Amino acid sequence: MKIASIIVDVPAMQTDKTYDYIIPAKWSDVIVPGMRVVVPFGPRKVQGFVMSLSDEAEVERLKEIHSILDLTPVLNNELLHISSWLTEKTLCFTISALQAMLPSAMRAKYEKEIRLLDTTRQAELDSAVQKAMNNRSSVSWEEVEKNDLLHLFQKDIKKGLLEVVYNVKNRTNKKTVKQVESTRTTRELEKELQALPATASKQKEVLRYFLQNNNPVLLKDLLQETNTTENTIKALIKKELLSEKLVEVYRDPFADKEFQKTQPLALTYEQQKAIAPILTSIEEQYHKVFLMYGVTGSGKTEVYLQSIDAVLRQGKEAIVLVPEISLTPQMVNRFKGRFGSEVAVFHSGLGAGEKYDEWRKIHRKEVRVVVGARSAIFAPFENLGIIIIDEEHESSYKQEDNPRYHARDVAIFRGQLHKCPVVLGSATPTLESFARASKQVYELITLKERVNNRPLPTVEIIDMREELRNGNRSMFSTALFEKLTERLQRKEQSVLFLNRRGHSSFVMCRDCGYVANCPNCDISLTYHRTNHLLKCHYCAYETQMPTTCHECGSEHIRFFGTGTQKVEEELAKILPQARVIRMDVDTTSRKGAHEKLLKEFGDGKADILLGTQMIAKGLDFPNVTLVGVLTADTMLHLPDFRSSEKTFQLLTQVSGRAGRHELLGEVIIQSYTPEHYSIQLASHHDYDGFYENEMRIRKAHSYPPFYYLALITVSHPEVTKTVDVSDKIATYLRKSLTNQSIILGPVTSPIARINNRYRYQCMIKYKNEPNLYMILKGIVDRYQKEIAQNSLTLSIDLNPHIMM
Ligand SMILES: Nc1ncnc2c1ncn2[C@@H]1O[C@H](COP(=O)(O)OP(=O)(O)OP(=O)(O)O)[C@@H](O)[C@H]1O
Ligand SMILES: [Zn+2]
Ligand SMILES: [Zn+2]
Repeated sequence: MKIASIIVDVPAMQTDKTYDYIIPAKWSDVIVPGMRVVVPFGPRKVQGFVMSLSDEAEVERLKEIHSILDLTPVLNNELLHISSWLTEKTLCFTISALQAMLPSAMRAKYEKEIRLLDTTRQAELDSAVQKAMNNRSSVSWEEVEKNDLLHLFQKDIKKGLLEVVYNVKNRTNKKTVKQVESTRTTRELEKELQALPATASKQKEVLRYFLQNNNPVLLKDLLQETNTTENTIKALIKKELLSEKLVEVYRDPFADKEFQKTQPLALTYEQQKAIAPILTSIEEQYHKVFLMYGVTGSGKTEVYLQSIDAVLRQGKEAIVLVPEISLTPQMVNRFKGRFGSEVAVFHSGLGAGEKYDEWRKIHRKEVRVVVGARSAIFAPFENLGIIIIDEEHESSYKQEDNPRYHARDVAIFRGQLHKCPVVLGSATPTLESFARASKQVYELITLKERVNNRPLPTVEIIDMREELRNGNRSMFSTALFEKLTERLQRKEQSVLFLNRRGHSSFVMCRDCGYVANCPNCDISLTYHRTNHLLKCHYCAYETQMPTTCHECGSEHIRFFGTGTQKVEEELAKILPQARVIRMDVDTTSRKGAHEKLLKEFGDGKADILLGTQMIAKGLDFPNVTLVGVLTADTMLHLPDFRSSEKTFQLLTQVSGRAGRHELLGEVIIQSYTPEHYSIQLASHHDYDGFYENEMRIRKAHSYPPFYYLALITVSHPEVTKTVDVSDKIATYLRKSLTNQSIILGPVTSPIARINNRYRYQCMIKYKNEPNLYMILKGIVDRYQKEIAQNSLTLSIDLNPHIMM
């Protein structure tokens, strides 16, 4: 008897293990690990993943697999292996890890219905049930539930008249189009052409088309080429000269765009030096992590492209991760331009169906390069030759739901399995990565110069306190206004950047730039509207919201933040002649809007591109000579120990958008704290200086990369219960962990209540805790009953990136 071990789709602690099922004889040759099946589980039928097969079972009375959902495995052995690893490393349920690797369209939805078992016994049904069925052979569970008839139906189910069926529907339908094919030989077609009467000129034209062109052809193209209607084609189909069928098409969102084929560029000296060790590891097939630290515009992408080329020539495959917001058509063009139809693209702008199509291209081995956001790291390739992570510092590589994985860790794990290089690229590497490179754990590759030695833009910092003192209450400094005017006159373009993250949560003095910080933690205090307090979310320090500034006594102390819309309005007032494109969540929520706006700007249809985070990355427009940062400070005061690092990264990236081509670039950074080191050092393009300074601070406050972090968030509808559980957890941690570890809290989370659930957190700072996973799992285990009842939630994030 063949047995399958299955992980069922019931995400709970108790069910987070494999269950054995008998494989019915008819499928004994069909079912393999990595396939999805439907199995009976308690009273229900649920979806599950086949993890492994065996020939016998220890348990006696096993149930049979109910049905199969796939005919080929959707996850290969490597991905199954990664799922176990993810489960262990992120403390998620195996089922969550498995689901995360599939495109969302394949996470099938269940639909329950109640069905008549035997149509000849309809009359035996309870009369109310008969009426509800209304001569149908099945009725949806919802309908029965809504009409409060479940108990009546249940009786008939017991009698064996009805059954409950779980329809696991795949809602993504493959998209098809009509294709027309000639069924005759050339000679026959010629004969038919002669035989047609002169009046059938359109039909003749279609036949001539088939004599001259490739067979088959898409109906849509045929109609256009021959300028005919569908009726003409139908007539020929009727005469059996042509046949028509539906073929599956991929919903390639970039399909109707032209890709200019590009050739490899002659590499600069620096690029040659950069690519050499990568090519060696490709050739000699060993794993290594490279940190490619290259200033903006230093030609990192060309190095990626030529490395991929070497991988493809070996017959292997490549994954390129790009942050979601950098996945612009420009970016995609560079890969498609070089590798054409070998490239599949994954990003969240695609509909579920489109993503599914891209995924299936990989699965069917029709492509060998994937360019995509975080989840593309799970591309089901089997012969990987390289994994590239562009902009490795981006926090979007960390998933904030279960499984809380970091794509970089998965990349390195896969790189080890495939014995291939992993390249991390950035102009502003994370401190973690740069520290590893300094210790030779990663190999550091440096690109110091922009291609063709174009200079980095000059950066001027404007002190907005000074502006205020001089009577300028506008959000534009005099210098920025003048430079914008200059660009308008010279018909050059400008980019204006407004940082929206961290909006109005911190309090700042508009006269002197003072921001209230926690005396213990070196992060800014968060303002709490309800009780008018400033609080530290790491150590629970709190203080009254000041009415005057501690530094200068000014009364201009308040929250901070401006919206893009407000900036746009003000621009219209001060520069009425300027054509402005605004890009933020509001103007880009529609599908394709993002691309459209960027294209308009690229085509010179606007003078100023105004936007949030989404315009900071990857844009490469030759005519942009001015970049203005309206408020450099907003992110600086987030309750997050990475806020300086993020500010430095962002300012460097934004500045990198100016003067990338022939024209020289200029950058204006407006700030209320211009003396802050992350602003000063960004303005001097001084990564090394920033690294040193920031490392000192991280060391002093025991943050990464000197310590690892784990964040435990407890939430419950009752505040007393939340406090009680988090207290117990903190006590338990203090007792169980080594005394080298630091346990902070419990304290209220920065977002203290979500959906009427109170939130508390504990943070663990540790260097080496061999039993940490076990201890944390033990905590979840301890509370599993309350968790299962949905009252309590415990979320554990090993390596948290969002501290809320
Ligand atoms: N060897 C080369 N010869 C000529 N031009 C090159 C070469 N390498 C790159 N370029 C061009 O230089 C420009 C900048 O390169 P690229 O965008 O790859 O830099 P990058 O390091 O990825 O920048 P960023 O980090 O700012 O995105 C591009 O227009 C690219 O086509
Ligand atoms: Zn002040
Ligand atoms: Zn504190």
